[in-house]
Amino acid sequence: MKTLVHTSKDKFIVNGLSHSFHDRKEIQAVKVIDNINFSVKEHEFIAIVGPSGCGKSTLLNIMSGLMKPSEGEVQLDGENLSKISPRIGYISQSDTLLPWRTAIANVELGLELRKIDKKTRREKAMELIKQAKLSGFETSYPFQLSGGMRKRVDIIKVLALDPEIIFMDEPFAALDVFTREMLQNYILSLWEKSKRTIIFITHDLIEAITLADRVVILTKRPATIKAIHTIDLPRPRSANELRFNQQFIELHKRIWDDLKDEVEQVREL
Ligand SMILES: Nc1ncnc2c1ncn2[C@@H]1O[C@H](COP(=O)(O)OP(=O)(O)OP(=O)(O)O)[C@@H](O)[C@H]1O
Repeated sequence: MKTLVHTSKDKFIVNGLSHSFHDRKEIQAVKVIDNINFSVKEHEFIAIVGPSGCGKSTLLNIMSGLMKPSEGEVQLDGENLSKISPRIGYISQSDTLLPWRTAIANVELGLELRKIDKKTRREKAMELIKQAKLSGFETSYPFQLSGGMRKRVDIIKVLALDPEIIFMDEPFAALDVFTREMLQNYILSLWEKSKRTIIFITHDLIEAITLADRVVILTKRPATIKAIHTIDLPRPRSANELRFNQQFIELHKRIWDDLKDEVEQVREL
């Protein structure tokens, strides 16, 4: 197994990670991840892209401490990550809002569970609602909000807990293209202001290039790293304007060449 040396700026080190799922009787095993090695720097925005079913969510679940790998390890600030950490926030594709709580009560939920007093949690939730441009909708229930608004509440619900690192697993996959662009701009401005470390899974290469500092391309299952591309587009970025930028178009073409073979092989199965 290749051993990586930890440097002070590495937030995460993924070291020789492999994972197989077994059936109940442990007779058959399906290898999903095969010897993945890479590191993530503090404040870096990493996007992970790969063909459908290659093992992206499994990798994210292991990196966030939700699952143990069959082999290898994940280090967070040089320490082996073996369980869920309060330093990590997780945003998935599905809506995690409780339908019987208002928007503000949903945002306050994690703070309530951490026994933060009512005044402090209300102030924090109000500030986050304002930043997310949701003022006026504090007392709306999830069913009274649009898909994009619900997703913003979902995001600030996680931000309320001040995680240093945020994992996002295809958070905008279920939304229409205009709402996605709006939310990409929201994530860009959030990240540019607060510089959290973000690890973002998507099957949309345009989304990955728009948001990330580096894009990790995975092969078809079992996932290995096919390539890691640095995205040196200037910031601040705007999702809608970037599409027409010549440098963006060239990057997209180059990275798509790497991804295309893997996606086509999956389509042929
Ligand atoms: N708990 C599990 N038990 C058995 N097999 C699993 C389990 N979770 C995932 N798998 C299998 O592992 C493979 C990778 O799944 P994973 O969800 O990580 O891929 P993905 O790249 O995120 O997929 P998608 O692009 O569809 O979101 C799939 O074949 C899936 O069926």
